[in-house]
Amino acid sequence: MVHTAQDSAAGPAPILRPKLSELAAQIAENAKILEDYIESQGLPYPSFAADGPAKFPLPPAGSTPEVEKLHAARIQVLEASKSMLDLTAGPSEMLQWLVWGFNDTSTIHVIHHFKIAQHVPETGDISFTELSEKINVSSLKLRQILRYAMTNRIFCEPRQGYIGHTALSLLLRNEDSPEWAWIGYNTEELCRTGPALVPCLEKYPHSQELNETPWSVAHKDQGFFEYMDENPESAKRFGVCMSLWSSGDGLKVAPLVTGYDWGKLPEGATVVDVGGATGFVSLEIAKANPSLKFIIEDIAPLSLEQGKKNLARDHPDLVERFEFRQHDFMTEQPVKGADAYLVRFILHDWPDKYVHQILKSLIPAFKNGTKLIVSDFVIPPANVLPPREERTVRALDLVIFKAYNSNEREEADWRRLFAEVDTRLRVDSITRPANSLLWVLELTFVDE
Ligand SMILES: C[S@@+](CC[C@H](N)C(=O)[O-])C[C@H]1O[C@@H](n2cnc3c(N)ncnc32)[C@H](O)[C@@H]1O
Repeated sequence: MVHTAQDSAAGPAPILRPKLSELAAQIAENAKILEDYIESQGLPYPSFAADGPAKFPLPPAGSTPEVEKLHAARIQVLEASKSMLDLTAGPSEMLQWLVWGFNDTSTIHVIHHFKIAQHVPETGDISFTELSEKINVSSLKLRQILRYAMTNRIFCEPRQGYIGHTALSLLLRNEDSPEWAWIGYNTEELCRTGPALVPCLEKYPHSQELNETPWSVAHKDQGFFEYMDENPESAKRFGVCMSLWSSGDGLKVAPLVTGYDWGKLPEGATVVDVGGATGFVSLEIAKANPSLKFIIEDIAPLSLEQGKKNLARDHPDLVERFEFRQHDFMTEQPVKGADAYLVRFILHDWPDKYVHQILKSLIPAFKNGTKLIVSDFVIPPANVLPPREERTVRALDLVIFKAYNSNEREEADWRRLFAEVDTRLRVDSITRPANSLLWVLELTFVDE
């Protein structure tokens, strides 16, 4: 199904006066649905204990209507429980705990940094004293830090003075996992942007520069990309984090292959994939559209080399239809007069000033009828998404501001940007392919 941004424009007002008894009833009803399913299927019952499942035991979303209902029930329980918790705490107590959120992050940071989970035996326990000797941190301090972490269900104290695993702390043992990279990147690098937010806003209240961000304030004036260039280990870890994020269904290439009518391009048309990395996106489009040709452009020679090699090895029959060129998309587009220019998952990383530059650099290459296909996030205004999705979207939006001075864009933001770049850019459609987080914005260059 294809939704337009307008479809979702009029959302419900936030529920500011939920009733405790109604929330409790919702929780009870949906919890029963979940419990019945788990028990009827003989699945491991969710628990915090070390032998508990790492994820809530439901099949992946989207497979059957029954599974969809189960996922909806889970969301209901999560959302109603959060409302119940917040309402019962009351505003004053809620605020006191909210501002202490840094205690949660910093204790996980210690556990990650000192590899504490690796020193706690997988089964059984270890005393604070022995652990203290192993990692050279005072036993008293360890006790303070870990007993706080235990309130988040990370480790437990099965007998006084001894630490054992829970399902959460066990997840902190595997250094090869994407979760390990995610926690390292967030606790050691990204979380520093928290205390840097106010100084950054004081110093650069209106900046759109990459080295005037909360990230740069926290990292010796280095912009995000500059920092990653100079710290290859961090860049590698960030890459693993991104793979965790991009391996999710919502960022797969398939929805762009089927969600845009590539058949409307002329027979034998050329598509320029701007910032196309290895060309993995174009490859999938090429497989489904045998007449199209592709030029993959990227600033990173290693990605282009890798893409070329992969293509020759895995799809020798497609080599003829592909070209790889190094190009900086901030500078004038060298491939003139192609039929379509694809800009996928690029622009959301850049503040408006640079989106202008990227798009304006394309204009001299356009002819009348050229298609500009942008695939990116289109976020809704407030009060459209269910609360949990809303929080995810707002968190990502905040993070890209902190790292890149960028922002996720609503449909109106995109339309304004395109109009500012060139009035000859006509927006034909803004659609969201099914099962995709990325939308497809189709534009035509009209120069008659
Ligand atoms: C988030 S990735 C997107 C890759 C791909 N388009 C996709 O859909 O997943 C951003 C890409 O932009 C490239 N890039 C960053 N700055 C660039 C620049 N100035 N010129 C060209 N490519 C650039 C990066 O090397 C990377 O491959």
